[in-house]
Amino acid sequence: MIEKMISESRMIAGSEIEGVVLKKLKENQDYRGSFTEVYNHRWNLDLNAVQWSYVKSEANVFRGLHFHKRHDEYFCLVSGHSQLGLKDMRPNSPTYLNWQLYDLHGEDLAALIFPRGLLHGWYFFTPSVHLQSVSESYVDYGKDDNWGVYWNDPDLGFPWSFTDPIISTRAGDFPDLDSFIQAIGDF
Ligand SMILES: Cc1cn([C@H]2C[C@H](O)[C@@H](COP(=O)(O)OP(=O)(O)O[C@H]3O[C@H](C)C(=O)[C@H](O)[C@H]3O)O2)c(=O)[nH]c1=O
Repeated sequence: MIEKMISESRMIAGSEIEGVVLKKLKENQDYRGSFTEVYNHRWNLDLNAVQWSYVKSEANVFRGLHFHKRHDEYFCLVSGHSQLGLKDMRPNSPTYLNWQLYDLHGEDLAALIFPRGLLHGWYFFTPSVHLQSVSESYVDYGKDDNWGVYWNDPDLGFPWSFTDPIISTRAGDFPDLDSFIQAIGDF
């Protein structure tokens, strides 16, 4: 019998970042389809999820790089193919300035949970859908804790696999890494 090859969701480059968890999700398949738990408080994830969002992205879209001082996040690619980058910007973290790159596939469901204080951004190779959750509602953080860095500043160190993504107007105006570090000060 030829096994269907699936592309694995995994970290493909970078080094450790304290507090980041990639949790593979169990897809319970049967003759009707499948059932997958995407979040459960019994998993003891470091995330007090107060808002969930359903996000659709066209191919070649990049969302980010974003940064928040006050809230933790959850990302789960439900369908499609995504490349996700994280960078530790917490001056007191033992993994300060470390970065990670993940290759995520909707056919290998996984939840990435990451703490406040990390630059984060996600690129979509194909039309994709993801779930995201935050520990502070957008209506609260959107006004004063929604920072960003321009996605391809070489000082970030990300070996992105794309060159000319579709980004928001706001993301197009994000500062470089040095200006961002000056702007956020100590936290
Ligand atoms: C984030 C958010 C956005 N929106 C509205 C606001 C805009 O009309 C539209 C797109 O928002 P935005 O361009 O901010 O979406 P992304 O570029 O994916 O960024 C968002 O998701 C990444 C991960 C971030 O970390 C950002 O903080 C967050 O803004 O959805 C809402 O209505 N609720 C929300 O929670």
